Amino acid sequence: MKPYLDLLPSPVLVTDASGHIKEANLDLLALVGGDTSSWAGRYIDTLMPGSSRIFLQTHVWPMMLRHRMVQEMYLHLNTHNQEQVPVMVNARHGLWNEQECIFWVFYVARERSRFEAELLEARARAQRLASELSLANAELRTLHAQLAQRTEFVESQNRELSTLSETDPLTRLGNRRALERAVAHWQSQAPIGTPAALMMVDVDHFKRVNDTHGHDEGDRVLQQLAQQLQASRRGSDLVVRYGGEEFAIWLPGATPDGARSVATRAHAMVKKVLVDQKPITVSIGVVCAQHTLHKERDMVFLSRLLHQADLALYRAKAAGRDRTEWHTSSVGLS
Ligand SMILES: Nc1nc2c(ncn2[C@@H]2O[C@H](COP(=O)(O)OP(=O)(O)OP(=O)(O)O)[C@@H](O)[C@H]2O)c(=O)[nH]1
Repeated sequence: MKPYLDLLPSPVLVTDASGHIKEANLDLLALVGGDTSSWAGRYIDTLMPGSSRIFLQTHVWPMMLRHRMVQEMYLHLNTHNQEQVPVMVNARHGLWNEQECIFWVFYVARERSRFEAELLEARARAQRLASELSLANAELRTLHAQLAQRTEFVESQNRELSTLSETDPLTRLGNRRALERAVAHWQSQAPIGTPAALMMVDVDHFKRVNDTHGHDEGDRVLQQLAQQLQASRRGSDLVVRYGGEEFAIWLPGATPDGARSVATRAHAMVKKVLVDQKPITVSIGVVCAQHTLHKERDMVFLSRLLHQADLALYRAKAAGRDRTEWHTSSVGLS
């Protein structure tokens, strides 16, 4: 039967049931060297290095005893040129010349081992890259959080600055810039034809308060006047300290009647502020307007309102103070 063994395209070995070599085909001899007679009678593990011998004893033989066959066992064979070649082994009990024996078929797995080593290396590399990537991601998230924090800080500083730049420190009312912003906003939002009014409110004989009672008392009066003017406005109106002892009230959407009642209320409210038991009075100049302007004329619109409200205020002063005068024609461009 030996010629048949030589025809098989893999190294093949035949041992007796306890592992002593009986036959080896040409492929096996080409691998391990020698001829059949030089191997005959030797124990199978003499073909293998130490580690494979241990594996053979502890794993392969117990499996053979239990199942009478093994499949895909991974061993090494010593080659004729002192190398150790990795092999896969299938083995099975059978009859050889009517005697119980074991057929061992080896499959040389050099390439497979190389692929496995390469795969392991590639997997280790991928794991290294993944952990580097996750570190970089964590760093990126930290930087992102820091950036968001700083942006929020800068934005809140900007908001604070912008509020401060539009606030009068003495009365905590808005200032001229706040008025400009409110009017520009109204012009960009309100439909054409919407009415509005602007009032200039000037304290009467305020210089006397300062001269008689001192600047601090003057400041206190200005603060109280600011509160009373705030109390006389409607919800959508804006009271600002325009400068010195002059206030402005912007009344978006106000008709002449609406503006009149605000002015009347303002005259009454400011009289609650007393100096030497005497009520403070104000003079008021009012101009009514309609939204007919194109946006590029914003500043002209407000300048004209201010100018005409000032003219009316001047007339109120000239006519004896503590009164409201109106600018006769409404402001607007068609
Ligand atoms: N205490 C105080 N006084 C101010 C402030 N700003 C302006 N004044 C004073 O306001 C006074 C304004 O005086 P005038 O412009 O002569 O006007 P007036 O005395 O109110 O007289 P009429 O407007 O004509 O009724 C001046 O004495 C300014 O010094 C301020 O912030 N605090």
